[in-house]
Amino acid sequence: MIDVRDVWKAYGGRDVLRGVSLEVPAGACVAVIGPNGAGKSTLLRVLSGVVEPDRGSVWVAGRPVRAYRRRELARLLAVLPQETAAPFPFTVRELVAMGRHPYLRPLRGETPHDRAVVARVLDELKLTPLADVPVDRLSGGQRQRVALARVMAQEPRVLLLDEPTTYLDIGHQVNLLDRVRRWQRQNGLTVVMVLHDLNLAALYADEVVLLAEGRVVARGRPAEVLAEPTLAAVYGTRPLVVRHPECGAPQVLVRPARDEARGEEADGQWRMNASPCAARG
Ligand SMILES: Nc1ncnc2c1ncn2[C@@H]1O[C@H](COP(=O)(O)OP(=O)(O)OP(=O)(O)O)[C@@H](O)[C@H]1O
Repeated sequence: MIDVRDVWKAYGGRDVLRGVSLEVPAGACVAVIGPNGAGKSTLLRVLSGVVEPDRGSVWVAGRPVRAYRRRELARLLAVLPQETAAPFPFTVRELVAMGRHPYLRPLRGETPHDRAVVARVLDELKLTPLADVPVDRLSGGQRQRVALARVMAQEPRVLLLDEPTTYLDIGHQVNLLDRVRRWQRQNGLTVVMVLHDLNLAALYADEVVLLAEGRVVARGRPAEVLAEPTLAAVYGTRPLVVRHPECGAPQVLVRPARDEARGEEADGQWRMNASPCAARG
């Protein structure tokens, strides 16, 4: 479904993507992880055709992404961004209905089918009671659910998510990704998501791509990529990788720096001698 070959992109003479290649089969879910500035969002912008690479090619569903007309591409591919504040106080229903724009014919408004799709999506995401509420009166979690409803109304075959869980609490994070996964499985959707949270990436993605300094430094199943030496080299910290007790997926624990409130015992384990607050007080 997605075929990225040897893509290079520079800003102001500095290479941000350096020969990135990535193939994503139809119906797969791939997480792109990596440190700040690694080029993850740039890769997503290249994938969605917003940014043109300096070299290399990006194909989606058998054609170069830049060869699609705008409306045609919007029927194929949708992007869920991390920040979803609407510039105007549209109601929830109005905002979700914008997802149907790529399907509207000139001089003809919404069809009964468009209205039915919007109603179904509002219902699926339990937004019907909020349909007439202006989006700027909603909480961050509710706004992100509306943004997801909008891209669902777009009925794409490819969904790109750019750090979609950044402003959400853990309950809303899991809720959002559960919905994306259900949608993916029911409709054969192809998903590429940029995630900072390595544990969510391990739990939700079939495959993880680790980007650092504009290059793919590792890719594979979560257990192959989320290895302590790899993460230590890329993130400059010493993580501990453990297994999720229920599903066995790798989960990454971080180690805080040593301070006066901690001590290292003979077995090498760090133990709290007193709370950091008590130490300071
Ligand atoms: N439009 C732009 N103009 C100039 N430089 C840019 C532009 N977009 C991105 N960059 C630079 O490219 C590099 C990669 O940015 P990008 O946003 O792709 O990284 P990222 O991996 O998504 O980072 P983060 O995790 O911090 O969001 C950064 O150094 C950034 O400053």
